[in-house]
Amino acid sequence: MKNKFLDLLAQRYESEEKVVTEIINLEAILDLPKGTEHFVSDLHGEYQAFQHVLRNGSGKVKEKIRDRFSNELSEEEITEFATLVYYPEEKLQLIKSHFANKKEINEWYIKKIEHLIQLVSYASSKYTRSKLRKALPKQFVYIIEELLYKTDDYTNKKPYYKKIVEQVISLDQADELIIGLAYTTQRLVVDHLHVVGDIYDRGPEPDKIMDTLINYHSVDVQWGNHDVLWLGAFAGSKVCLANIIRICARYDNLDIIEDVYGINLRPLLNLAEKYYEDNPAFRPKRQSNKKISDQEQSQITKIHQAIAMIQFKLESPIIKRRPNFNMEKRLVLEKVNYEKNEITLRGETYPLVNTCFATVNPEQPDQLLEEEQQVIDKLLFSVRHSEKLGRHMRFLMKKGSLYLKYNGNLLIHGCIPIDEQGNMEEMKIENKSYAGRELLDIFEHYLRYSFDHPEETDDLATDMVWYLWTGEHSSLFGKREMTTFERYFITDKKTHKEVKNPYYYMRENEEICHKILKEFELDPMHGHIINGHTPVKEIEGENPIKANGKIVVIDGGFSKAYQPTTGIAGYTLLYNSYGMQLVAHKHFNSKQEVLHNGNDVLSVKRLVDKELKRKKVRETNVGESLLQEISMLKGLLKYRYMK
Ligand SMILES: O=P(O)(O)OC[C@H]1O[C@](O)(COP(=O)(O)O)[C@@H](O)[C@@H]1O
Ligand SMILES: [Mn+2]
Repeated sequence: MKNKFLDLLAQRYESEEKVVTEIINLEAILDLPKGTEHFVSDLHGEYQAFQHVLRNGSGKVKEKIRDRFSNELSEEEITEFATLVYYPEEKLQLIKSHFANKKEINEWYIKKIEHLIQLVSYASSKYTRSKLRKALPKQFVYIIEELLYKTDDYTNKKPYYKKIVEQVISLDQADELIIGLAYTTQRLVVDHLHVVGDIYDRGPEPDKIMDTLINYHSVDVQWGNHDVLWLGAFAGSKVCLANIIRICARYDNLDIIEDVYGINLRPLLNLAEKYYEDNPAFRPKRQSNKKISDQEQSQITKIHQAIAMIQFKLESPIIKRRPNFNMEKRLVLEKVNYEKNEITLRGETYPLVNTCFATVNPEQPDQLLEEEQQVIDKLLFSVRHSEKLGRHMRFLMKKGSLYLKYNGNLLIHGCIPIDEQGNMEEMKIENKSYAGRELLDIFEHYLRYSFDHPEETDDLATDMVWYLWTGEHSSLFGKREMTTFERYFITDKKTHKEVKNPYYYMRENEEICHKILKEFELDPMHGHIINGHTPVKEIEGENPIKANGKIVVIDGGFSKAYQPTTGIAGYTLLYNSYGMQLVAHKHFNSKQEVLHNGNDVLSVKRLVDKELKRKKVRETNVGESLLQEISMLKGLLKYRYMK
């Protein structure tokens, strides 16, 4: 077996020289400084704000420009340069429109290309040439390499450099080259991106975020509860599907379902028109930049009610067939007194408002009408046949996981369910109890199984995906119950409260963080927990760095809907060879504002950790696999070439 493997390897490295060269190359990489990791979370469909953070590398682009050019450029010029790197196509047009003639433009081209080459050279100093080559725009690799490697001896080579650039300009390629160099810079500044969950829901353009991630050079995702809801819908869970449509209706985002993913909403609309009226509790949340007509609002309000009622009905049989989910208290439709229009929850009776129970049979409240059944079946069929949704969901599965151990850190969207004593909470699944890491592993197993078996829609695996969205022991939800029904129909706010898992206050305690890191076989001295999911209420003085720096919560809320609560527009984290930096982003208005005023949303940086010694690739995950590769290549050398 081993020899067979080495024979295969020998096909790739067919000479002794090639094996040796590769070993030397890999050894050299091990001693380079570790690449920059960029962490973002809770993007919630806010594509524009996300784009900005990605393009400016959470401030790293500007920092590099400042480091390299502060002697030559004014602060204003640095800002303009940075904006050119973020949005090269648009900024080019804007800058060019200010020049009087071609000659002025050409002079500017020469200067800017020179600056960009110097910037790329500076930003790539910790990479091998081969890695840099991969980051260069394909059509200009030769030219850029000429320019890059001649700049070492710049004064002597100036005429040569000038000649090349003049050629580029006269051949009308300057814009393309500048754009290519700008994107190369963006790519060099961040080596790897982690998305710590919640790409979907609330905001308008999750699909564009997905397309960006699919094209990104290096990325992983830790699924959030909202992502899992979409995965569940695609994996055949009707109740997850009802939820995603309900949330899209609530946030006036049904065009994501209908126009972007091509899912036909007509049958649902027909049902909605037949049974529902206007209802203040179900009107879509207004988005500042979007106008809707009264007719549209009325349709969405009706759809919102229709799908919410389907959702509540679909929850009931799952709760009944899965006693281990311990969700009997969520059998809300059965707790309603339909004559008196009130509900009894935990021994207390509350009046119901804004109800829309036209399709509910009080004798069998969870029974779907034939029409409702048909609607949800058709929706599922449509979802399964959406090419684009399929592509996005498969990518989420491929790059995603419930948690990730990466360079000594633990990345999770929500929580590790624990009790008040700080012990891992147990959940029984098919007669076996799971807790901590084992619980998360079995959750992920079910999610993957469900995804691979979409034809099974009522099995444990599919139900488990919904549990991940809403169950008390779900590491993604992390609350005792979801009070959606109460928030629509009961005015008494105390019924709306969703009690959080003790994790959310216990995580302030360093000992608890150590315990969790150990549970995942990570070194508690050096590791950190990187968390998303709960908006950090900066307004109320909450600190995203907790437990003496052992845990960082980076959900500051990209989500516009949540910004009044958080007082900030998002946190991101950077981890380079010098340590970790937390970056707080102010509210992002628009790309236009950045283009015209250079307004950068960035602000404070707080140091989470400072490496005493610059960290090298050797000490990272990537380093670990390079070391394995080296050892295999050494094996090949011995086996094939008797070295
Ligand atoms: O703000 P909305 O749309 O009412 O949603 C509230 C629901 O979202 C949740 O907070 C989950 O979403 P998050 O992961 O963004 O927190 C539920 O706990 C809650 O019931
Ligand atoms: Mn979340």
